[in-house]
Amino acid sequence: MFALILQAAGAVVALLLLQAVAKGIYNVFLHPLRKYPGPKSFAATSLPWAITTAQGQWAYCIRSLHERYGHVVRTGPNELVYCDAASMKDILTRRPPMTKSAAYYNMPPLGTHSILSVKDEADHARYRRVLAHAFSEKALREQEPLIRNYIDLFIARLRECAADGTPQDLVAWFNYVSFDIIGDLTLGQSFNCLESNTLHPWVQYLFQNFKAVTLMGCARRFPSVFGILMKLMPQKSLQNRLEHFLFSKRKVEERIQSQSDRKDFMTFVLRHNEKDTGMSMDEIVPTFAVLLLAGSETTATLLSVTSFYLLQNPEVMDKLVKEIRGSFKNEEDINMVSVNSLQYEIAVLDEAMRIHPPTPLGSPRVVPDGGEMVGGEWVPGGTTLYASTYSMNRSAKNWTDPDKFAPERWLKDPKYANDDKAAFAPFSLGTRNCVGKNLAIAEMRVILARLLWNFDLEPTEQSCGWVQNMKQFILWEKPPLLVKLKAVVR
Ligand code: HEM
Repeated sequence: MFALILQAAGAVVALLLLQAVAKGIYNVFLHPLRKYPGPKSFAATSLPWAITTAQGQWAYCIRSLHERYGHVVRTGPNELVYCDAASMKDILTRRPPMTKSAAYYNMPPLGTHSILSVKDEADHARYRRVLAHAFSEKALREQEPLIRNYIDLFIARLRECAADGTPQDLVAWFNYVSFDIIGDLTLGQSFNCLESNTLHPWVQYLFQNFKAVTLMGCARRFPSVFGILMKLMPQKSLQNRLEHFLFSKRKVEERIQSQSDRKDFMTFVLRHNEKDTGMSMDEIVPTFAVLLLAGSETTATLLSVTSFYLLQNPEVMDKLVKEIRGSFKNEEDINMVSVNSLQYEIAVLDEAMRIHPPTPLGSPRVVPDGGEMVGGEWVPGGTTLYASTYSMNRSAKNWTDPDKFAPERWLKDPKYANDDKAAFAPFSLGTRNCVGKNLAIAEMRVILARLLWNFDLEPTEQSCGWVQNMKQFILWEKPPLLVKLKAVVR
Protein backbone atom coordinates (compact mmCIF):
# COMPACT_ATOMS: atom_id res chain seq x y z
CA MET A 1 0.00 0.00 0.00
CA PHE A 2 2.79 2.37 1.04
CA ALA A 3 4.71 1.53 -2.17
CA LEU A 4 1.60 2.35 -4.21
CA ILE A 5 1.21 5.77 -2.57
CA LEU A 6 4.91 6.42 -3.16
CA GLN A 7 4.54 5.45 -6.82
CA ALA A 8 1.51 7.71 -7.28
CA ALA A 9 3.33 10.63 -5.61
CA GLY A 10 6.34 10.03 -7.86
CA ALA A 11 4.10 10.05 -10.92
CA VAL A 12 2.48 13.35 -9.88
CA VAL A 13 5.91 14.95 -9.29
CA ALA A 14 7.19 13.65 -12.66
CA LEU A 15 4.08 15.03 -14.38
CA LEU A 16 4.52 18.43 -12.74
CA LEU A 17 8.20 18.49 -13.77
CA LEU A 18 7.34 17.53 -17.34
CA GLN A 19 4.71 20.24 -17.47
CA ALA A 20 7.24 22.80 -16.10
CA VAL A 21 9.85 21.80 -18.71
CA ALA A 22 7.32 22.02 -21.56
CA LYS A 23 6.16 25.43 -20.31
CA GLY A 24 9.78 26.60 -19.96
CA ILE A 25 10.52 25.60 -23.59
CA TYR A 26 7.38 27.38 -24.78
CA ASN A 27 8.27 30.52 -22.76
CA VAL A 28 11.78 30.76 -24.18
CA PHE A 29 11.15 29.86 -27.84
CA LEU A 30 7.49 30.51 -28.65
CA HIS A 31 6.14 33.10 -26.19
CA PRO A 32 5.19 36.54 -27.66
CA LEU A 33 7.91 38.14 -25.46
CA ARG A 34 10.65 35.83 -26.85
CA LYS A 35 12.39 38.64 -28.74
CA TYR A 36 13.05 40.68 -25.58
CA PRO A 37 16.57 40.39 -24.13
CA GLY A 38 17.31 38.78 -20.77
CA PRO A 39 18.64 35.54 -19.25
CA LYS A 40 16.95 32.41 -20.61
CA SER A 41 16.39 31.10 -17.08
CA PHE A 42 14.31 34.21 -16.24
CA ALA A 43 12.31 33.86 -19.46
CA ALA A 44 11.64 30.15 -18.81
CA THR A 45 10.27 30.33 -15.28
CA SER A 46 9.57 32.69 -12.38
CA LEU A 47 11.92 30.69 -10.15
CA PRO A 48 15.02 32.98 -10.49
CA TRP A 49 12.79 36.02 -9.81
CA ALA A 50 11.24 34.34 -6.75
CA ILE A 51 14.58 33.22 -5.30
CA THR A 52 16.23 36.63 -5.76
CA THR A 53 13.17 38.43 -4.40
CA ALA A 54 12.93 36.13 -1.35
CA GLN A 55 16.60 36.87 -0.67
CA GLY A 56 15.91 40.63 -0.69
CA GLN A 57 18.24 41.20 -3.67
CA TRP A 58 15.83 42.06 -6.47
CA ALA A 59 16.76 45.75 -6.94
CA TYR A 60 20.46 44.87 -7.32
CA CYS A 61 19.67 41.99 -9.66
CA ILE A 62 17.59 44.16 -12.00
CA ARG A 63 20.30 46.79 -12.08
CA SER A 64 22.92 44.27 -13.14
CA LEU A 65 20.53 42.81 -15.76
CA HIS A 66 20.05 46.29 -17.27
CA GLU A 67 23.81 46.80 -17.35
CA ARG A 68 24.14 43.57 -19.28
CA TYR A 69 21.08 43.55 -21.54
CA GLY A 70 20.13 47.23 -21.99
CA HIS A 71 17.16 49.45 -21.18
CA VAL A 72 14.53 46.67 -21.33
CA VAL A 73 14.93 43.21 -19.81
CA ARG A 74 12.62 40.22 -19.71
CA THR A 75 12.67 39.32 -16.02
CA GLY A 76 9.99 36.63 -16.05
CA PRO A 77 7.93 34.57 -18.50
CA ASN A 78 5.41 37.39 -18.72
CA GLU A 79 7.31 40.37 -17.34
CA LEU A 80 9.42 43.25 -18.71
CA VAL A 81 11.39 45.82 -16.71
CA TYR A 82 12.50 49.16 -18.15
CA CYS A 83 15.17 51.64 -17.26
CA ASP A 84 14.51 54.77 -19.34
CA ALA A 85 12.34 57.83 -18.87
CA ALA A 86 10.31 57.50 -22.08
CA SER A 87 9.16 53.94 -21.26
CA MET A 88 8.39 54.89 -17.65
CA LYS A 89 6.18 57.72 -18.90
CA ASP A 90 4.40 55.37 -21.33
CA ILE A 91 3.71 52.90 -18.52
CA LEU A 92 2.58 55.32 -15.83
CA THR A 93 0.86 58.16 -17.62
CA ARG A 94 -1.15 56.29 -20.29
CA ARG A 95 -4.78 57.37 -20.64
CA PRO A 96 -6.81 55.42 -19.65
CA PRO A 97 -4.23 54.17 -17.10
CA MET A 98 -2.86 50.63 -17.24
CA THR A 99 -4.20 48.64 -14.29
CA LYS A 100 -2.02 47.68 -11.34
CA SER A 101 -0.53 44.20 -11.50
CA ALA A 102 -2.30 41.69 -9.23
CA ALA A 103 1.00 39.79 -9.03
CA TYR A 104 2.49 42.65 -7.02
CA TYR A 105 -0.37 44.30 -5.11
CA ASN A 106 -1.90 42.11 -2.43
CA MET A 107 -5.54 42.22 -1.45
CA PRO A 108 -5.69 43.32 2.23
CA PRO A 109 -6.68 40.53 4.68
CA LEU A 110 -10.42 41.28 5.03
CA GLY A 111 -11.09 41.29 1.29
CA THR A 112 -11.69 44.97 0.44
CA HIS A 113 -9.09 46.90 -1.56
CA SER A 114 -7.11 49.84 -0.20
CA ILE A 115 -6.26 52.87 -2.34
CA LEU A 116 -2.93 51.23 -3.14
CA SER A 117 -4.26 47.87 -4.30
CA VAL A 118 -7.63 48.79 -5.88
CA LYS A 119 -7.62 47.71 -9.55
CA ASP A 120 -10.67 49.43 -10.96
CA GLU A 121 -9.70 52.94 -12.07
CA ALA A 122 -13.13 54.44 -11.40
CA ASP A 123 -13.00 53.09 -7.84
CA HIS A 124 -9.49 54.44 -7.44
CA ALA A 125 -10.57 57.90 -8.62
CA ARG A 126 -13.40 57.82 -6.07
CA TYR A 127 -11.01 56.89 -3.19
CA ARG A 128 -8.51 59.49 -4.33
CA ARG A 129 -11.11 62.31 -4.59
CA VAL A 130 -12.01 61.84 -0.93
CA LEU A 131 -8.45 61.37 0.31
CA ALA A 132 -7.07 64.35 -1.62
CA HIS A 133 -8.76 66.70 0.87
CA ALA A 134 -6.58 65.33 3.68
CA PHE A 135 -3.45 66.16 1.64
CA SER A 136 -4.34 69.60 0.27
CA GLU A 137 -2.20 72.71 0.95
CA LYS A 138 -4.89 73.90 3.36
CA ALA A 139 -4.90 70.60 5.26
CA LEU A 140 -1.11 70.60 5.47
CA ARG A 141 -1.11 74.12 6.95
CA GLU A 142 -3.68 73.06 9.54
CA GLN A 143 -1.71 69.88 10.36
CA GLU A 144 1.58 71.69 10.85
CA PRO A 145 1.17 72.51 14.61
CA LEU A 146 0.47 68.84 15.34
CA ILE A 147 3.53 67.75 13.34
CA ARG A 148 5.66 70.43 14.95
CA ASN A 149 4.90 69.12 18.45
CA TYR A 150 6.44 65.77 17.52
CA ILE A 151 9.50 67.35 15.94
CA ASP A 152 9.99 69.43 19.14
CA LEU A 153 9.78 66.21 21.14
CA PHE A 154 12.18 64.45 18.74
CA ILE A 155 14.82 67.15 19.30
CA ALA A 156 14.25 67.27 23.06
CA ARG A 157 14.52 63.48 23.43
CA LEU A 158 17.65 63.35 21.27
CA ARG A 159 19.22 66.09 23.41
CA GLU A 160 18.52 64.01 26.55
CA CYS A 161 19.67 60.68 25.14
CA ALA A 162 22.79 61.98 23.40
CA ALA A 163 23.92 64.14 26.36
CA ASP A 164 26.32 61.50 27.72
CA GLY A 165 27.95 60.95 24.30
CA THR A 166 26.38 57.51 23.66
CA PRO A 167 26.02 56.98 19.89
CA GLN A 168 22.37 57.04 18.83
CA ASP A 169 20.68 54.83 16.28
CA LEU A 170 19.30 57.39 13.82
CA VAL A 171 17.21 54.76 12.00
CA ALA A 172 15.32 54.13 15.24
CA TRP A 173 14.88 57.85 16.01
CA PHE A 174 13.60 58.65 12.53
CA ASN A 175 11.20 55.74 12.84
CA TYR A 176 10.02 57.00 16.24
CA VAL A 177 9.25 60.51 15.01
CA SER A 178 7.69 59.47 11.69
CA PHE A 179 5.50 56.78 13.28
CA ASP A 180 4.36 59.10 16.08
CA ILE A 181 3.40 61.75 13.52
CA ILE A 182 1.60 59.34 11.22
CA GLY A 183 -0.14 57.59 14.14
CA ASP A 184 -1.55 60.92 15.24
CA LEU A 185 -2.54 62.08 11.74
CA THR A 186 -4.13 58.74 10.82
CA LEU A 187 -5.55 57.31 14.04
CA GLY A 188 -5.78 60.40 16.20
CA GLN A 189 -3.26 59.01 18.68
CA SER A 190 0.50 58.76 18.92
CA PHE A 191 2.35 55.45 19.08
CA ASN A 192 4.43 57.08 21.89
CA CYS A 193 7.66 55.82 20.36
CA LEU A 194 9.55 59.06 21.15
CA GLU A 195 8.41 59.08 24.78
CA SER A 196 9.22 55.42 25.36
CA ASN A 197 12.32 55.25 23.17
CA THR A 198 10.98 51.99 21.66
CA LEU A 199 8.96 50.94 18.67
CA HIS A 200 5.32 50.19 19.48
CA PRO A 201 4.65 46.41 18.99
CA TRP A 202 2.34 47.28 16.09
CA VAL A 203 5.26 48.94 14.32
CA GLN A 204 7.45 45.90 14.99
CA TYR A 205 4.80 43.66 13.39
CA LEU A 206 4.81 45.97 10.42
CA PHE A 207 8.41 45.16 9.61
CA GLN A 208 7.76 41.41 9.78
CA ASN A 209 4.71 41.99 7.59
CA PHE A 210 6.84 43.26 4.69
CA LYS A 211 8.71 39.97 4.57
CA ALA A 212 5.52 37.93 4.81
CA VAL A 213 3.93 39.87 1.96
CA THR A 214 7.07 39.47 -0.17
CA LEU A 215 7.11 35.70 0.37
CA MET A 216 3.38 35.44 -0.40
CA GLY A 217 4.04 37.31 -3.67
CA CYS A 218 6.74 34.76 -4.53
CA ALA A 219 4.43 31.82 -3.75
CA ARG A 220 1.63 33.28 -5.90
CA ARG A 221 3.86 32.97 -8.99
CA PHE A 222 3.44 29.18 -8.80
CA PRO A 223 -0.34 28.60 -8.82
CA SER A 224 -0.09 24.79 -9.14
CA VAL A 225 1.83 24.49 -5.85
CA PHE A 226 0.63 27.74 -4.19
CA GLY A 227 -1.27 25.87 -1.46
CA ILE A 228 1.79 23.77 -0.54
CA LEU A 229 4.11 26.80 -0.52
CA MET A 230 1.72 28.71 1.76
CA LYS A 231 1.73 25.75 4.17
CA LEU A 232 5.55 25.89 4.19
CA MET A 233 5.59 29.58 5.06
CA PRO A 234 6.10 30.55 8.72
CA GLN A 235 2.48 30.46 9.90
CA LYS A 236 3.27 32.98 12.63
CA SER A 237 4.02 35.67 10.06
CA LEU A 238 0.66 35.06 8.33
CA GLN A 239 -1.09 35.24 11.68
CA ASN A 240 0.82 38.46 12.48
CA ARG A 241 -0.35 39.97 9.22
CA LEU A 242 -3.97 39.40 10.19
CA GLU A 243 -3.50 40.67 13.75
CA HIS A 244 -1.71 43.69 12.44
CA PHE A 245 -4.61 44.51 10.17
CA LEU A 246 -7.21 43.93 12.89
CA PHE A 247 -5.33 46.34 15.16
CA SER A 248 -5.48 49.05 12.45
CA LYS A 249 -9.17 48.30 11.91
CA ARG A 250 -9.97 48.66 15.61
CA LYS A 251 -8.03 51.93 15.86
CA VAL A 252 -9.63 53.43 12.75
CA GLU A 253 -13.10 52.52 14.08
CA GLU A 254 -12.26 54.08 17.46
CA ARG A 255 -11.12 57.26 15.72
CA ILE A 256 -14.36 57.46 13.70
CA GLN A 257 -16.51 56.84 16.77
CA SER A 258 -14.73 59.59 18.71
CA GLN A 259 -16.31 62.15 16.31
CA SER A 260 -13.39 64.45 17.03
CA ASP A 261 -12.78 67.44 14.75
CA ARG A 262 -9.00 67.55 15.29
CA LYS A 263 -7.06 68.42 12.11
CA ASP A 264 -6.02 64.87 11.24
CA PHE A 265 -6.65 62.92 8.00
CA MET A 266 -9.97 61.48 9.21
CA THR A 267 -11.57 64.87 9.83
CA PHE A 268 -10.85 65.93 6.24
CA VAL A 269 -11.98 62.58 4.83
CA LEU A 270 -15.25 62.41 6.78
CA ARG A 271 -16.03 66.03 5.97
CA HIS A 272 -15.92 65.27 2.23
CA ASN A 273 -17.20 61.70 2.22
CA GLU A 274 -20.50 62.08 0.37
CA LYS A 275 -22.88 59.14 0.79
CA ASP A 276 -23.06 57.94 -2.83
CA THR A 277 -19.75 59.16 -4.24
CA GLY A 278 -17.46 58.61 -1.23
CA MET A 279 -15.73 55.65 0.43
CA SER A 280 -17.41 52.92 2.49
CA MET A 281 -16.13 52.03 5.96
CA ASP A 282 -14.76 48.79 4.51
CA GLU A 283 -12.67 50.86 2.09
CA ILE A 284 -11.55 53.47 4.64
CA VAL A 285 -10.08 50.83 6.99
CA PRO A 286 -7.50 49.27 4.60
CA THR A 287 -6.75 52.68 3.08
CA PHE A 288 -5.93 54.14 6.49
CA ALA A 289 -3.79 51.06 7.21
CA VAL A 290 -1.85 51.94 4.03
CA LEU A 291 -1.45 55.54 5.18
CA LEU A 292 0.11 54.36 8.44
CA LEU A 293 2.74 52.44 6.58
CA ALA A 294 3.25 54.53 3.42
CA GLY A 295 3.51 57.72 5.44
CA SER A 296 6.11 56.63 7.96
CA GLU A 297 8.58 53.99 6.78
CA THR A 298 9.31 55.92 3.58
CA THR A 299 10.17 59.24 5.23
CA ALA A 300 12.19 57.48 7.96
CA THR A 301 14.17 55.65 5.24
CA LEU A 302 14.93 58.80 3.31
CA LEU A 303 16.06 60.69 6.43
CA SER A 304 18.32 57.77 7.42
CA VAL A 305 19.78 57.54 3.92
CA THR A 306 20.38 61.31 3.82
CA SER A 307 22.16 61.21 7.18
CA PHE A 308 24.34 58.34 6.01
CA TYR A 309 25.43 60.08 2.79
CA LEU A 310 26.04 63.36 4.65
CA LEU A 311 28.31 61.52 7.08
CA GLN A 312 30.16 59.91 4.17
CA ASN A 313 30.58 63.27 2.40
CA PRO A 314 31.83 65.82 4.95
CA GLU A 315 32.11 68.65 2.40
CA VAL A 316 28.40 68.25 1.58
CA MET A 317 27.56 68.12 5.29
CA ASP A 318 29.52 71.34 5.94
CA LYS A 319 27.82 73.17 3.13
CA LEU A 320 24.38 72.07 4.29
CA VAL A 321 25.02 72.91 7.94
CA LYS A 322 26.22 76.38 6.90
CA GLU A 323 23.11 76.92 4.81
CA ILE A 324 20.76 75.88 7.61
CA ARG A 325 22.50 77.72 10.43
CA GLY A 326 23.01 80.83 8.29
CA SER A 327 19.39 81.04 7.12
CA PHE A 328 17.55 81.39 10.43
CA LYS A 329 17.86 83.58 13.52
CA ASN A 330 16.00 81.18 15.80
CA GLU A 331 14.95 77.56 15.69
CA GLU A 332 11.31 78.69 15.83
CA ASP A 333 11.79 80.24 12.37
CA ILE A 334 12.30 76.77 10.83
CA ASN A 335 8.90 75.74 9.52
CA MET A 336 7.24 74.09 6.51
CA VAL A 337 7.25 77.35 4.53
CA SER A 338 10.67 78.77 5.45
CA VAL A 339 12.51 75.50 4.62
CA ASN A 340 11.47 75.92 0.99
CA SER A 341 14.18 78.58 0.64
CA LEU A 342 16.95 76.06 1.53
CA GLN A 343 18.12 75.31 -2.01
CA TYR A 344 21.03 73.13 -0.94
CA GLU A 345 18.94 71.07 1.48
CA ILE A 346 16.37 70.47 -1.28
CA ALA A 347 19.19 69.26 -3.57
CA VAL A 348 20.60 67.00 -0.82
CA LEU A 349 17.22 65.34 -0.22
CA ASP A 350 16.60 64.88 -3.96
CA GLU A 351 20.02 63.33 -4.35
CA ALA A 352 19.38 60.95 -1.44
CA MET A 353 16.08 59.96 -3.08
CA ARG A 354 17.90 59.32 -6.34
CA ILE A 355 20.77 57.27 -4.98
CA HIS A 356 18.68 55.20 -2.56
CA PRO A 357 14.95 55.58 -3.33
CA PRO A 358 12.71 54.62 -0.35
CA THR A 359 10.53 52.49 -2.65
CA PRO A 360 13.12 50.77 -4.85
CA LEU A 361 10.88 48.54 -6.96
CA GLY A 362 8.64 50.80 -9.08
CA SER A 363 4.94 50.53 -9.89
CA PRO A 364 4.06 47.34 -11.83
CA ARG A 365 1.24 47.59 -14.35
CA VAL A 366 -0.49 45.26 -16.82
CA VAL A 367 -0.70 46.04 -20.57
CA PRO A 368 -4.39 46.16 -21.59
CA ASP A 369 -5.90 43.64 -24.02
CA GLY A 370 -4.81 44.40 -27.55
CA GLY A 371 -1.32 45.50 -26.51
CA GLU A 372 0.35 48.90 -26.26
CA MET A 373 3.41 50.82 -27.49
CA VAL A 374 6.02 51.17 -24.73
CA GLY A 375 9.35 52.87 -25.41
CA GLY A 376 8.63 52.72 -29.16
CA GLU A 377 7.99 48.95 -29.21
CA TRP A 378 4.78 46.93 -29.27
CA VAL A 379 4.10 44.97 -26.07
CA PRO A 380 1.35 42.30 -26.08
CA GLY A 381 -1.70 42.61 -23.83
CA GLY A 382 -1.45 40.94 -20.41
CA THR A 383 2.29 41.63 -19.98
CA THR A 384 3.34 42.87 -16.53
CA LEU A 385 5.80 45.73 -16.80
CA TYR A 386 7.41 48.49 -14.79
CA ALA A 387 10.32 50.89 -14.59
CA SER A 388 12.51 49.85 -11.67
CA THR A 389 13.16 52.97 -9.58
CA TYR A 390 16.50 51.75 -8.24
CA SER A 391 17.85 50.87 -11.72
CA MET A 392 16.50 54.08 -13.26
CA ASN A 393 18.24 56.11 -10.57
CA ARG A 394 21.55 54.23 -10.83
CA SER A 395 21.83 53.86 -14.58
CA ALA A 396 24.90 55.38 -16.27
CA LYS A 397 22.62 56.00 -19.28
CA ASN A 398 20.54 58.40 -17.18
CA TRP A 399 23.15 59.96 -14.87
CA THR A 400 26.78 61.07 -14.88
CA ASP A 401 28.63 59.23 -12.08
CA PRO A 402 25.45 57.44 -10.96
CA ASP A 403 27.00 56.01 -7.78
CA LYS A 404 28.34 59.36 -6.60
CA PHE A 405 26.34 61.35 -4.04
CA ALA A 406 26.39 64.75 -5.76
CA PRO A 407 23.69 67.26 -4.74
CA GLU A 408 25.31 69.64 -7.25
CA ARG A 409 23.63 67.73 -10.08
CA TRP A 410 20.35 69.33 -8.95
CA LEU A 411 21.91 72.81 -8.88
CA LYS A 412 22.81 73.19 -12.57
CA ASP A 413 26.46 72.10 -12.19
CA PRO A 414 27.64 71.80 -15.85
CA LYS A 415 29.35 68.49 -15.04
CA TYR A 416 25.89 66.95 -14.74
CA ALA A 417 24.31 68.77 -17.70
CA ASN A 418 23.57 65.44 -19.44
CA ASP A 419 21.67 63.93 -16.52
CA ASP A 420 18.19 62.86 -17.60
CA LYS A 421 16.05 64.36 -14.83
CA ALA A 422 12.92 62.92 -16.45
CA ALA A 423 14.17 59.53 -15.20
CA PHE A 424 13.68 60.70 -11.60
CA ALA A 425 10.23 59.85 -10.21
CA PRO A 426 10.63 58.70 -6.58
CA PHE A 427 6.94 59.44 -5.91
CA SER A 428 5.83 57.71 -9.15
CA LEU A 429 3.84 59.41 -11.94
CA GLY A 430 0.28 59.59 -13.23
CA THR A 431 -3.04 59.11 -11.48
CA ARG A 432 -1.59 56.65 -8.91
CA ASN A 433 1.37 58.74 -7.83
CA CYS A 434 2.04 59.42 -4.17
CA VAL A 435 -0.82 61.34 -2.57
CA GLY A 436 1.41 62.18 0.44
CA LYS A 437 4.25 63.73 -1.58
CA ASN A 438 3.84 67.31 -0.28
CA LEU A 439 3.48 66.16 3.31
CA ALA A 440 6.54 63.91 3.00
CA ILE A 441 8.68 66.65 1.47
CA ALA A 442 7.66 69.25 4.06
CA GLU A 443 8.17 66.84 6.96
CA MET A 444 11.61 65.68 5.79
CA ARG A 445 12.87 69.21 5.11
CA VAL A 446 11.87 70.44 8.57
CA ILE A 447 13.17 67.38 10.45
CA LEU A 448 16.56 67.46 8.69
CA ALA A 449 16.93 71.24 9.15
CA ARG A 450 16.02 71.03 12.85
CA LEU A 451 18.39 68.08 13.40
CA LEU A 452 21.34 69.91 11.88
CA TRP A 453 20.43 73.17 13.59
CA ASN A 454 20.68 71.39 16.94
CA PHE A 455 23.47 68.85 16.47
CA ASP A 456 26.84 68.22 14.89
CA LEU A 457 26.81 64.64 13.54
CA GLU A 458 29.83 62.37 13.55
CA PRO A 459 30.06 58.87 12.05
CA THR A 460 30.96 55.78 14.09
CA GLU A 461 32.90 52.83 12.74
CA GLN A 462 29.64 50.86 12.56
CA SER A 463 27.91 53.47 10.37
CA CYS A 464 30.47 53.40 7.54
CA GLY A 465 29.18 50.39 5.57
CA TRP A 466 25.53 50.97 6.38
CA VAL A 467 24.03 50.82 2.87
CA GLN A 468 26.12 47.92 1.68
CA ASN A 469 24.02 45.02 0.51
CA MET A 470 20.93 46.37 2.27
CA LYS A 471 18.06 43.97 1.55
CA GLN A 472 14.68 44.92 0.13
CA PHE A 473 11.37 43.41 1.12
CA ILE A 474 9.12 45.89 -0.72
CA LEU A 475 10.90 48.61 1.28
CA TRP A 476 14.47 48.51 2.60
CA GLU A 477 15.42 46.40 5.62
CA LYS A 478 17.54 48.94 7.42
CA PRO A 479 20.14 47.97 10.03
CA PRO A 480 20.85 50.45 12.86
CA LEU A 481 22.81 53.60 11.94
CA LEU A 482 24.86 54.55 14.98
CA VAL A 483 25.89 58.19 14.99
CA LYS A 484 27.50 60.50 17.58
CA LEU A 485 25.49 63.66 18.20
CA LYS A 486 27.06 66.75 19.74
CA ALA A 487 24.50 69.33 20.83
CA VAL A 488 25.22 72.81 19.50
CA VAL A 489 25.36 75.40 22.30
CA ARG A 490 24.10 78.89 21.37
C1 HEM B 1 9.81 59.90 0.99
C2 HEM B 1 8.57 59.59 1.18
C3 HEM B 1 7.67 58.88 0.22
C4 HEM B 1 7.96 58.24 -0.96
C5 HEM B 1 9.31 58.10 -1.63
C6 HEM B 1 6.72 57.72 -1.48
C7 HEM B 1 6.60 57.02 -2.67
C8 HEM B 1 5.43 56.55 -3.19
C9 HEM B 1 5.30 55.84 -4.43
C10 HEM B 1 6.46 55.48 -5.36
C11 HEM B 1 4.00 55.54 -4.61
C12 HEM B 1 3.38 54.75 -5.76
C13 HEM B 1 3.31 53.32 -5.31
C14 HEM B 1 2.84 52.37 -6.37
O1 HEM B 1 2.40 52.75 -7.44
O2 HEM B 1 2.96 51.18 -6.09
C15 HEM B 1 3.28 56.06 -3.47
C16 HEM B 1 1.92 55.93 -3.29
C17 HEM B 1 1.26 56.35 -2.16
N1 HEM B 1 1.80 57.03 -1.10
FE1 HEM B 1 3.73 57.65 -0.91
N2 HEM B 1 5.71 58.03 -0.61
C18 HEM B 1 6.24 58.75 0.43
C19 HEM B 1 5.55 59.27 1.50
C20 HEM B 1 4.19 59.18 1.70
C21 HEM B 1 3.45 59.79 2.76
C22 HEM B 1 4.03 60.70 3.84
C23 HEM B 1 2.15 59.38 2.64
C24 HEM B 1 0.92 59.68 3.47
C25 HEM B 1 0.87 60.02 4.69
C26 HEM B 1 2.07 58.53 1.47
C27 HEM B 1 0.93 57.91 1.03
C28 HEM B 1 0.82 57.24 -0.18
C29 HEM B 1 -0.43 56.67 -0.66
C30 HEM B 1 -1.78 56.66 0.05
C31 HEM B 1 -0.14 56.12 -1.92
C32 HEM B 1 -1.13 55.44 -2.87
C33 HEM B 1 -1.68 56.52 -3.77
C34 HEM B 1 -2.67 56.05 -4.79
O3 HEM B 1 -2.65 54.88 -5.18
O4 HEM B 1 -3.50 56.88 -5.22
N3 HEM B 1 3.32 58.44 0.93
N4 HEM B 1 4.16 56.67 -2.62
